Amino acid sequence: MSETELLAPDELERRLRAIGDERYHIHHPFHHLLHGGRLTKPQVQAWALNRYYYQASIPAKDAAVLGRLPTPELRREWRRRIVDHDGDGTKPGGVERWLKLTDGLGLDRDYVVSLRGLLPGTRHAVDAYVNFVKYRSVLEAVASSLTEMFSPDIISQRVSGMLRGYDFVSAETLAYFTPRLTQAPQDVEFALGYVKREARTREEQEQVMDALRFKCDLLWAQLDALHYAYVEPGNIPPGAWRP
Ligand SMILES: O=C(O)c1cc(C(=O)O)c2c(n1)C(=O)C(=O)c1cc(C(=O)O)[nH]c1-2
Repeated sequence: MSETELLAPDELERRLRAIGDERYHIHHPFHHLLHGGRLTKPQVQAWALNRYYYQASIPAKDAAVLGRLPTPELRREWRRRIVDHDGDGTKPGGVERWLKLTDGLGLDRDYVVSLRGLLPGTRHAVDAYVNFVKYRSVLEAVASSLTEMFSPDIISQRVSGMLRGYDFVSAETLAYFTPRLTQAPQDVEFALGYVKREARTREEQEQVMDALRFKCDLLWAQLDALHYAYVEPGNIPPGAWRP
């Protein structure tokens, strides 16, 4: 098949899944260590502290996408994501639940929320995601969320691996992840249907695939930064959290 021919929607989906099989952060050495119970408590704390910035930025990212969607139907669908993360004022959303995780690991909440201890690599990778959805096409913005196709697998591995591997982690500490197992497939059903329907030229289909590669890369870059600072060579940048 030539590089200019339109792909059948199911073939596009197959190629998107192949991108995840190759590039998703489930394959990163830091995650193997995390899930295998082979990190120290300070290394797990460093992961939770840095990942907080990703969690806290997701609703800002989704608000940026929401503002660009052209119809009430699309905006209604996307609005749900913001509520999932920010909560609705009666039950906690994902950001608050992530702070339960950092509390449970013994990190000071004010310090976590201040973002003062972040690795520069975390900050730049997460900011790149928020900027991507602001400045690329709506199609690419929606496509960049599609790493969630692969997140239920990594979350299942993580929860079982961490409960088995660390005596300082409890099911309550990891409660962040439980709702994600139903929220992510719901998000994906919409986003995948959208890109399969709305990518109407091969060029747009290539943009969709590139958006997913970009997103896999920024998840990967966050773990590279953690590994370099806190595993080996253990070179913690100036200003970043020190155990
Ligand atoms: O635990 C993970 O490895 C993981 C990965 C991802 C992802 O693939 O982007 C998300 C999440 N978790 C997650 O909890 C989450 O809320 C989320 C939102 C998004 C997004 O791009 O809109 N990805 C992810």
